[in-house]
Amino acid sequence: MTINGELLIGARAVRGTSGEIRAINADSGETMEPSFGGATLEDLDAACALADAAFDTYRETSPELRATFLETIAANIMAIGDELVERAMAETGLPRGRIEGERGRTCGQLKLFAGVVRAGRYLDVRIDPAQPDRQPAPRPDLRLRNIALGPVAVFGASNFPLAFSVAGGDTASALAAGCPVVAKAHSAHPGTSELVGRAVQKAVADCGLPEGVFSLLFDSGRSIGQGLVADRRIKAAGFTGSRGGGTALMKIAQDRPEPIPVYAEMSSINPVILFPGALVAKAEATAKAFVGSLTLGAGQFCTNPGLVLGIEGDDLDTFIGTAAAALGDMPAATMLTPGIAKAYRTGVEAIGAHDAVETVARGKPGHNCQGQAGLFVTTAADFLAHHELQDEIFGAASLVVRCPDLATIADVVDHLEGQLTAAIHIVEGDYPEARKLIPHLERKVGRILVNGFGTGVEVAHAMVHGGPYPSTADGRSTSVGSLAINRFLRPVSYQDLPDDLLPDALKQANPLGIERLVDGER
Ligand SMILES: NC(=O)C1=CN([C@@H]2O[C@H](COP(=O)(O)OP(=O)(O)OC[C@H]3O[C@@H](n4cnc5c(N)ncnc54)[C@H](OP(=O)(O)O)[C@@H]3O)[C@@H](O)[C@H]2O)C=CC1
Ligand SMILES: O=C(O)CCC(=O)C(=O)O
Repeated sequence: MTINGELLIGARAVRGTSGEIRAINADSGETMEPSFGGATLEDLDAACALADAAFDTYRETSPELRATFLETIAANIMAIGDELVERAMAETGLPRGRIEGERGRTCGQLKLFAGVVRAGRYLDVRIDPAQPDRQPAPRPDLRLRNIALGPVAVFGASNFPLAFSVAGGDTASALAAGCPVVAKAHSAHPGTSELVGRAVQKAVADCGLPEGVFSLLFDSGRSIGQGLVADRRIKAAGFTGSRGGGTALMKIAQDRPEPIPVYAEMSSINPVILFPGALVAKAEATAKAFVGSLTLGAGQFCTNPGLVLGIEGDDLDTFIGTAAAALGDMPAATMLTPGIAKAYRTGVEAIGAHDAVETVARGKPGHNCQGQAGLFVTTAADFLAHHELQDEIFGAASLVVRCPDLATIADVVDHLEGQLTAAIHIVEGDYPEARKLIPHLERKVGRILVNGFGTGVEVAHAMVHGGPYPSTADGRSTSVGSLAINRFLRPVSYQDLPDDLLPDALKQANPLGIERLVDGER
């Protein structure tokens, strides 16, 4: 496949004329060919008009056709072959194993949603048959199903060029729900975006779907991303990135005449809590595993363990000493973009210079596009007094907080902002205290895990990858796993409609053969 630097507007590929975007080789800092033309407001309008025109046909496609479409996207992505892997490696600095794994995850997500569409449970069909003789008043016939929200804007994430980008989780769940997608490529990996975009565009044609089901835009400034969220035809947006970017888009969405949801995944420091029994039993092993998770992908995971809470004493010192030694050996790692590397350096310099913080280890130094890991220590009293110590440093940096006792750990948890994950490290003797802390954690996070770390989110039915603000804009949903489809659905109730007028999912004969809740019974 060729990378031409073109926008994909429905079935067309056109050169954008509003400025240009250049990919940068993450490792060398050199600009790459070709240049990508930025979309104009006319291009944005055309993509949204096509998406809107496609919506009614696409949302009523049969489960089989929609599932086949999702599987065709996966097949088309695989068919690009090594060109996709090499381009993504160059644009992001991420190693081959990671990119190949992410490609597998991306295709796995699409196939998972194909299964969800075929099973039809996401429609949440409920039928309360009429009771004409009910006293004192008859009950009407009520039938409910979920329908697709409308065209969705998807912003690609810098740190997951495949699994959270053009055909990533938000796109897969929106398409599964029946929503056309207008994707805004992340400027850090435009070539990867175009390759994947062409695979989706081809799948639309392969499956005979309306062309407006998918478009891909590049933005040389901010007007296309912002205009997309402001466009009246767009009914929801998915985003992973910075708090500044996410909140700017949330504000635009709220200020519209018709506000829409922006599912923004933003900053999270993912507390790790070391219980006393676990520290006695396995401080060293836990410290080594912690450093592995912290430095994975140069620390550029929103699930990165950026905060560690433990009770001060010899065992916590063993944890800190072992982690410091392991981290000190870590080579510097290429970061996604020079801008992200600079932001990381600034964040690490600020925390290192903080009066209340001690620097206990730095990884090996590297060049300008690389990040040098860092481990820092403070006390609970200082952490509670300085809110800025909660700020996410996007990269391989973490802060250990020495706490006098478990009650203080609970207090620190209570003062945290919303988080994607919390990890507790325990042995059986810690269970009584862990049981007390779990309700505090439930109020703060979307996923609680034991004796592990949050990096590497499983794509599954029971996964929640979300959490209270600011980890996400709205903690009532997930961006990973089959439940993510709910973001792009809304319920409609049909009262006393003749069978002929009902959608197939609600017809008396159940032609789709799906699970339904009838009079409260499955
Ligand atoms: N916690 C997390 O999951 C993540 C956090 N980050 C944080 O974000 C920083 C920057 O990384 P990045 O991934 O580029 O995140 P950004 O938030 O800067 O960008 C994400 C996407 O949103 C667009 N965008 C950003 N701001 C606006 C705006 N005001 N209006 C319209 N569109 C906007 C970007 O466009 P364009 O591509 O054109 O710039 C990009 O497509 C990192 O250093 C890190 O601190 C990043 C990734 C994940
Ligand atoms: O850890 C993962 O697999 C996903 C993390 C994530 O969503 C992110 O870093 O943006």
